[in-house]
Amino acid sequence: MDQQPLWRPSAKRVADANMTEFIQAVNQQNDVKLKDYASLYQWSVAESDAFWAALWDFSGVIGDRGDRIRYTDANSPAKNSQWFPDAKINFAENLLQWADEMGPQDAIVFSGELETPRTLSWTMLRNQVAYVAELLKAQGIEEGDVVAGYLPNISETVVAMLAATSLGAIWTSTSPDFGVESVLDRFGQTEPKVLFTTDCYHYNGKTHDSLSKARDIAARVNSIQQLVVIPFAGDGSLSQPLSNDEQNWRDLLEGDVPTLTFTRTDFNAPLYILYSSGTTGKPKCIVHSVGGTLLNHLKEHQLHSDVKVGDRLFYFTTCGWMMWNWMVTALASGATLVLFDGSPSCPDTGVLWRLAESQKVTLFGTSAKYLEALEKQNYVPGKEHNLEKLRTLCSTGSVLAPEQFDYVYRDIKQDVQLSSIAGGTDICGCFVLGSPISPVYKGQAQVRGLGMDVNVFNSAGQPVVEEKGELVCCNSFPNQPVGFWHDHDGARYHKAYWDKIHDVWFHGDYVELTSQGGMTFFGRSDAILNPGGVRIGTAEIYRHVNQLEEILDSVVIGQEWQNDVRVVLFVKILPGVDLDDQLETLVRKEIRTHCTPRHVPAKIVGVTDIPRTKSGKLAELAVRDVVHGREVAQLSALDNPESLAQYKNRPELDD
Ligand SMILES: CC(=O)CC(=O)O
Repeated sequence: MDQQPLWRPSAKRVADANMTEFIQAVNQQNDVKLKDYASLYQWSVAESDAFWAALWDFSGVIGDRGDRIRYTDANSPAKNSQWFPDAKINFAENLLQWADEMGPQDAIVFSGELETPRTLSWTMLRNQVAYVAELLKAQGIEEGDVVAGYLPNISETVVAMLAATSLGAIWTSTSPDFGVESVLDRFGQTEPKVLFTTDCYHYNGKTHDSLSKARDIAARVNSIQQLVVIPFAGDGSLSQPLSNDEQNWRDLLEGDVPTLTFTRTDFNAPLYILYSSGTTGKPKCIVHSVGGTLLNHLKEHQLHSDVKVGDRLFYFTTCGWMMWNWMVTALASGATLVLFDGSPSCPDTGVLWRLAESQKVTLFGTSAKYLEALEKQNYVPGKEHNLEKLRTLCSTGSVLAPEQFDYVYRDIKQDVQLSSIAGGTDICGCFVLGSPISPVYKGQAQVRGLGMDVNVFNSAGQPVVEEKGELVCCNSFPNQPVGFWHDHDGARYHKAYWDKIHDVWFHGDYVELTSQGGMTFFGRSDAILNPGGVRIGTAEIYRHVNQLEEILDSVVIGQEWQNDVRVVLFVKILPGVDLDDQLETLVRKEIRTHCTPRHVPAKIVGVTDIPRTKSGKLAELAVRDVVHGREVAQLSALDNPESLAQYKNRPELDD
């Protein structure tokens, strides 16, 4: 492992960091002398109650904290702890707390593929929330009701979510590229009362109808009593007329601005329902709490990502991915949201970077896959754009290969905190993140998240360092899910996370804790290849194969073969290049040289498309199922399910 950091924060950066201010506050209020991230992390885990309480004060949570920080029934394990059981808070109230002070300044900037940014000031944002909350009240929405969005990543989506949560209601969303059946799999379970949609959305230069699909959904989910339609065709008019029982969003925003009130709920009351594909059946509906989500995001933004009042935060996401939920909480830190909806390469590769430059983005968030694609196109954002304001670059979604760390520092910006962050839908947040006061080492997420006792367990369930194993979290944390929707005794929820290793959160990532305190990721545990009983993370292979010029993308699986497992690599090749013996030899040589003979694929098979989920994750398990002739779970989560046909009955895999 390369021991030289790729980046070290300057002394000024460390001095100015929120993390430094937090350390000083903790030192003052407690009898400790913390001096760096490592000592802060240790304290935050050893004294996790004191840590979360200090964070509440530091991050400026609005609400009544109550006396108790954590309550655990004497007969219950820590995993059943209730955080802040006496607190009363409201999510929207926290996210709108800067509206008075920031007034005419930008709260949200939206840009689509047509690149004509629209801005919403803090005052306009708060007013729009007030108008929309009135409609929801008129629909009888109150604490605990579900409100849904079938929406692109636009400012109205944030407004609708804030209006719902101002009333203590629960928000759930999918993006409009989901087909009707996929949405029914989700909203059919969570039963929203009101559904927000746009009339259309734009992707890759084309306009797609979403209103017809939304109407179909509203007709088939009995709980939906009101469909609210946001005109999104471009000129403010609707692309189709509405019926009398449908509500035009524009009509809501008229008349005197109503008074906006906030219903404060328990800290552990539900805020969001997110969906995660399981291995069987319909998606899991994971419920996240108001307080846990808010407090943890404040931690991840203010401390780990150094988000400050007036910063401008961009994340390339749809509102069907938890990174949307993560992003919007940045309003609570006084940051402006810079939203984009559409294809990241339409009209050309520069689209997101022009936005970053023109909007003076300070935190740019994206996926590892996007960075890999940029590098393959030899795109050099640092040369093409003025990225002077950019301080933090976040990557998630899949493993950020060590080579991409080099790309970021060489071709995007030398002085940037590169945060490879990981966690996901299950916790609506992260287990590992960045730290503005710590160095970045190649191939490593910088640090484990404060207050979370994140470890790596070997197969004997022992914590290990510099050895591969399973990512686990050994303590309770406020952003643990409240549970699964309709899982009244919590049995499914506990089985999913807490039962594999007794009372320890098992996350399902195959990782290594490094001697620098960072984390290296090798892929998902359930996709591990096991040839001859040797555990190999899939990212170990992608890292080397995807670097080759001839290879555009790849997916690797373990095929059950002659009472063992053999490694099968599917590759998408550059147009005009053949997957001939020479290329196969090159691929194998590359893997053998950098890994071990065990990693070398027994079979290399050409395909023209690699299946991915709608949030860009490789669908390794789906490929494995198809190859073994098994039914594919959660087809509806895939962006390109049709690609799977190419993996079926491949004659190359018969001998
Ligand atoms: C933070 C994450 O882990 C996001 C994801 O990959 O889903």
